[in-house]
Amino acid sequence: MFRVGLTGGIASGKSVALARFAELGAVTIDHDRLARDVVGPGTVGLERVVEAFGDGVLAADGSLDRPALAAVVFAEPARREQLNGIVHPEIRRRAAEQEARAAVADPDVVVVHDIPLLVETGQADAFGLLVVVDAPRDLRLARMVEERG
Ligand SMILES: CC(C)(COP(=O)(O)OP(=O)(O)OC[C@H]1O[C@@H](n2cnc3c(N)ncnc32)[C@H](O)[C@@H]1O)[C@@H](O)C(=O)NCCC(=O)NCCS
Ligand SMILES: Nc1ncnc2c1ncn2[C@@H]1O[C@H](COP(=O)(O)OP(=O)(O)OP(=O)(O)O)[C@@H](O)[C@H]1O
Repeated sequence: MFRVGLTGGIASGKSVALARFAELGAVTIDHDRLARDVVGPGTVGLERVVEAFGDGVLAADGSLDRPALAAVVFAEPARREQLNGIVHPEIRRRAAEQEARAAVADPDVVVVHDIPLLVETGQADAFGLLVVVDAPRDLRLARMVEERG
């Protein structure tokens, strides 16, 4: 197995690059998607987030109110660390599981992990190759305004 870490700034083109790796035959693991899955409805992750941050981070339908949680954790670094402590181990556990399955199916597989905070979370040494997707700041801003308001 050969492990590739893919990272880059917001709206730099990570998802587009990841899809291209998949087309070329790599197994791809999207950690942003895992970050959403681990706090999905009915998960232990969601339960633990509500325990730590209160009912105010739950939407009316019982799902995670992401903007409400973002308002808390992006205002206070200690709270962000607390959230990371809940979700990051579970994200890594699921990623490792997917990777192990891929390696059993094909020992020569190339596995590409898309991790927005790869460097910040100290994972750079874990990969045989790092790919950094980059685009000018103005272009990334324009993409975000166009697509996400
Ligand atoms: C706080 C949450 C619910 C807000 O969700 P929301 O959909 O509003 O924003 P989104 O996830 O798109 O993130 C917005 C921006 O903040 C950055 N960001 C997200 N989480 C973190 C974090 N823990 N530390 C620093 N920056 C972060 C993202 O890279 C992105 O640029 C969400 O970001 C979250 O669950 N974060 C913790 C998990 C995590 O670390 N995810 C990062 C990718 S592995
Ligand atoms: N090389 C490229 N040329 C033109 N447009 C691109 C290119 N790469 C990405 N884009 C466009 O830029 C936007 C953001 O790309 P993408 O979703 O891949 O970024 P991302 O880094 O995964 O974003 P996020 O940080 O939000 O997960 C998309 O509309 C995509 O089509």
